[in-house]
Amino acid sequence: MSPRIYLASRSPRRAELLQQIGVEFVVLPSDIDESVYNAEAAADYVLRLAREKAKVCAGRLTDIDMPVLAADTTVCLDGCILGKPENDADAYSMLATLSGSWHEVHTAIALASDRGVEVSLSTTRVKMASLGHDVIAAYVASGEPRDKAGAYGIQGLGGTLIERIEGSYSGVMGLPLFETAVLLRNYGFAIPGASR
Ligand SMILES: Cc1cn([C@H]2C[C@H](O)[C@@H](COP(=O)(O)OP(=O)(O)OP(=O)(O)O)O2)c(=O)[nH]c1=O
Repeated sequence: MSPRIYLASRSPRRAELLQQIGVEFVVLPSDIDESVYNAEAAADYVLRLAREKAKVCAGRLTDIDMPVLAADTTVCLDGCILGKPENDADAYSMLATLSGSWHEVHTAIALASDRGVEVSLSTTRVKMASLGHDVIAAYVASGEPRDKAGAYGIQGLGGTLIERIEGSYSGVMGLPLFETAVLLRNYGFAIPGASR
């Protein structure tokens, strides 16, 4: 069965990554409340949001003729969740906090169909270089941090700020391709690659 799904995401990065593995998709908006619960761990948070995005979008369809894929990404430093910056000052302060240390990027994915919802989590450790004021100010001025968790995009200019990663590049970018292929294959689609 060749892969055709609904993508419950407005993120151009997720669309680009899905295209990369030859999955055809129809985009659905996935507007949900993204507030963090009190004392909620970052991994639990992204899993809850990915599940909710997929379920809400599937629930709006009159006929679930194709499965619905959703994802959620967050950055976590010393247990603190860093979502998308509210403005440029917030982006500056996030980058100053991440500068010179390792942090984690969690991306959860969820696939909702008439058989229920399957979820999977990808966690990657990322080392950001030590950044001086001018570097952070120039990066913030580029506008790239605005719509990205942790105020950077590894796939863009932000790639110049990242020294190392241990984990999944596509997971940091917003859609872990290994885990995505596993869920799609478990559903019954023919996706080439290794199984787990
Ligand atoms: C850390 C990091 C995040 N991001 C992006 C991925 C996500 O789009 C965004 C995190 O926000 P999300 O809330 O996960 O997703 P979204 O609001 O962009 O899209 P949707 O809910 O419609 O699916 O941060 C990058 O593009 N590169 C990076 O290196």
